[in-house]
Amino acid sequence: MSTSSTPPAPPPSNRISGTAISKEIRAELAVECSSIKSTVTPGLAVILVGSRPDSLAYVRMKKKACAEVGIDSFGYDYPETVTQQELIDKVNELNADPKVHGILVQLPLPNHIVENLVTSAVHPDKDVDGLHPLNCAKLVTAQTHGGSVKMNWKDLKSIPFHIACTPQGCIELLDRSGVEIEGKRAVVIGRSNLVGMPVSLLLNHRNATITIVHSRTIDAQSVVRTADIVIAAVGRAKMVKSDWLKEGAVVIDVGINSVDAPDTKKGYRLVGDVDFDECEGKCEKITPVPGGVGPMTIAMLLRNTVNSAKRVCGI
Ligand SMILES: Nc1nc(=O)c2c([nH]1)NC[C@@H]1CN(c3ccc(C(=O)N[C@@H](CCC(=O)O)C(=O)O)cc3)C=[N+]21
Repeated sequence: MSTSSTPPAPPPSNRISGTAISKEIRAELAVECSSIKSTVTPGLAVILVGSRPDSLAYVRMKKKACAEVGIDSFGYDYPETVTQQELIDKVNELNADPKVHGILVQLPLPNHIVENLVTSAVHPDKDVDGLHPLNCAKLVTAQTHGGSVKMNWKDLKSIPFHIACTPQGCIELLDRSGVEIEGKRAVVIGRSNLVGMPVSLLLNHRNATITIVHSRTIDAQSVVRTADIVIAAVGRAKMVKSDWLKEGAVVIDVGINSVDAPDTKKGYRLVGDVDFDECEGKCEKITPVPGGVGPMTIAMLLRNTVNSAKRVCGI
């Protein structure tokens, strides 16, 4: 009898890999781009103001991802001192440019510029960020252009208006990891226009029962404990602890908080809104940071851009 024992198999991972899932989606989009290339090459315009290191890094990642799947990207970089009118003029020019199917204004903008006025200048059909008030409104009312077309919320890429990328990425992570949403109790932590509010609407369209907790909620912890699905989108490092969770909850961590880490090359480390090490053992599934929602945000931006190009061409 052999005494050499094979090492025990590692426990099955309960991590949802946004890195892997976004790769899968980018591969699908590459196939799609190549199948439409005789008709159209999707184009994304990216407006960057100033030189915040995080914005520079995100814009670089977005352009690289575009190149990989076969989307043309056009960069427009402005100094911190650019006027609001100059940006709006550029947006209007891009609205009229047939090579451009998506326009992204990298946020945040400097304080002297009213962000809303710039993002509202983007034509709703080219608003691949899903931030234009018309697209936000359609997410609430689920109406299309004057018609009463039935929406298929199980297939977000079929929805005929642009939905914000990070919320869309959260749902896609759940779907592609086999998590049932219908009938579940979902608690969303945070109520921002960028994530908390739109992701709540999407979960509602998918027939979850939603609760939003926010800074004025009394006893957030006991509300979160009722959740089958938790979406954490507040921007507070490691706020959600394991005793906030019901055993077997599914956790999507949208937070990207940078915390000092003098021992690392960069001097900082990214952590989520969830205390991952503490919570991992208690969850049915959980997304890590980095490698969770972040890469999905970019994948959904690419998908919105491809959809935009296809719609222009009627395909
Ligand atoms: N108009 C606009 N649209 C946006 O979608 C937008 C924006 N402005 N401003 C900033 C935020 C942030 N954002 C991220 C995109 C990708 C990652 C991402 O891929 N993160 C990786 C790694 C990041 C790293 O290592 O630095 C991850 O989480 O694994 C994160 C964050 C898009 N944003």
